[in-house]
Amino acid sequence: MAASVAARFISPFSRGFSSSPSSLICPTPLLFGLSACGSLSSLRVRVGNANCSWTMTLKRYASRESMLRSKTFDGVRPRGLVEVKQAVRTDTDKQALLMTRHPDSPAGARSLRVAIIGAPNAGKSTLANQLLGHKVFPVSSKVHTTRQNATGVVTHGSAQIVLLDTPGLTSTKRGKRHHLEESMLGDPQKSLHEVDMVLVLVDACDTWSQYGLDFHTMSCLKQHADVPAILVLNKVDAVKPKRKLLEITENLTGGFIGGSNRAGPSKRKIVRGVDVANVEPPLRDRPGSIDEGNPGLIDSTYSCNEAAISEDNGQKDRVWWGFKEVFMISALNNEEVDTLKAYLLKQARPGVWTFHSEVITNLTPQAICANIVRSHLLENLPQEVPYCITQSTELWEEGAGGELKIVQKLIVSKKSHLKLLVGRGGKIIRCVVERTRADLANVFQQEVMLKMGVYLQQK
Ligand SMILES: Nc1nc2c(ncn2[C@@H]2O[C@H](COP(=O)(O)OP(=O)(O)OP(=O)(O)O)[C@@H](O)[C@H]2O)c(=O)[nH]1
Repeated sequence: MAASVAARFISPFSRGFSSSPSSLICPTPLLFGLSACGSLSSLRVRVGNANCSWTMTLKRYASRESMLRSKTFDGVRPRGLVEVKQAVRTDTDKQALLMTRHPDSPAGARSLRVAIIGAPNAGKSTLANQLLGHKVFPVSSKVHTTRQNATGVVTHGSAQIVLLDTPGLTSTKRGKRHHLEESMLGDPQKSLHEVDMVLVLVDACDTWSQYGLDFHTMSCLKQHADVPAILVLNKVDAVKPKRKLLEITENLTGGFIGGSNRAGPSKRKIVRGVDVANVEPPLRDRPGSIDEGNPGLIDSTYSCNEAAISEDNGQKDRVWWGFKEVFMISALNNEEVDTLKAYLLKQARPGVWTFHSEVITNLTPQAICANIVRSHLLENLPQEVPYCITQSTELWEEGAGGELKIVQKLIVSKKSHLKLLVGRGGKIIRCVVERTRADLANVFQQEVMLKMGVYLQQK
């Protein structure tokens, strides 16, 4: 990824850069800010003009050989010591303009639209952020952090992957309990109408998920059986012993991956008293028939498996026979995420891109900020309190020194919630402000001045 970004963006500016970071000369673009990051061996600068801006990390390598050996360049011969990473836009108008720019598809362009679905807290947004290389989607240890579908764009060489991060699949009853908007219940299903592939993310250390797919995931898969599905077991870092992963995979796939039984007789496992590896799915349930585009048949024949598949609280089937591939990853530690990304890039089919290559997400900068605030509220406040806070952006302004000035307004409806939000001596709100500020500075690669006002709603 870094290689292609470097290759694409170095050219317009590289003539002006010398090969040493200490003697940086900038041509037409303006230098917004300069900050040393970490050690003296690397320097991060933000450059841009009225239309665009980039953040560049200039690295000092021990020798030219070590630079060329560096994995960052991925075999591409760099021009100078410049490695470029696109920054997420902070200007709403420019972001809106970018979204309408004509996609700059190269000759031989390929594209793939992928939805990430799964139960709440499975790690969908963590994975989407890792695939993007930017923390633009909200992550927290509480459920229902993501409120609506959001798009991320990965452009690598001639391939573009459009990722749809979706809210966790849930029931209307739970939706009411967590004050969820209607979009949260409908968006995951909606996302499947627009994609070429679906990643079904399963939390491998969740005891319930280990024995089969949940009802909502199954119903999504059944309704969109024509969309190739990939099983992604996440949080494998927390699963011990590791052989348990095979057992979980078999419980979720029935041993059928990509149309063949990969379990083999020695690995047969019993799912709640049923030897799933020993059960052949009915012919019309096999992935081959799905590819032939006969989604309606899946629903009508599914009951054939009833006797063979475990029964849990009235849920008759929890095994999906049609997974094309299985990946085992740790999104948090970025383990095997690159393998998954490489697979997705390979799956991209000839076709023009949907977005201009500079687009990273369809979210506005304010929405990214609101997401980050929300994730820190969820992390720092107990039970239902963070779900009852209304947020709005009061100020969003670029200061004279290039810093981003943001004022967020938080409204609570109960005095008790206000007390918890502020914390003793303002401890909680200070923590939320500081962590949000740090995350925003990281996403926008810019200095951020953040203030939060907390208000009690007048009855
Ligand atoms: N141990 C471990 N934790 C993970 C991993 N991936 C995500 N998490 C954690 O799981 C929690 C939920 O992650 P999210 O990305 O918010 O999950 P989500 O599926 O988007 O959640 P919803 O918005 O509720 O749908 C966070 O605390 C993450 O840090 C992983 O690979 N290993």
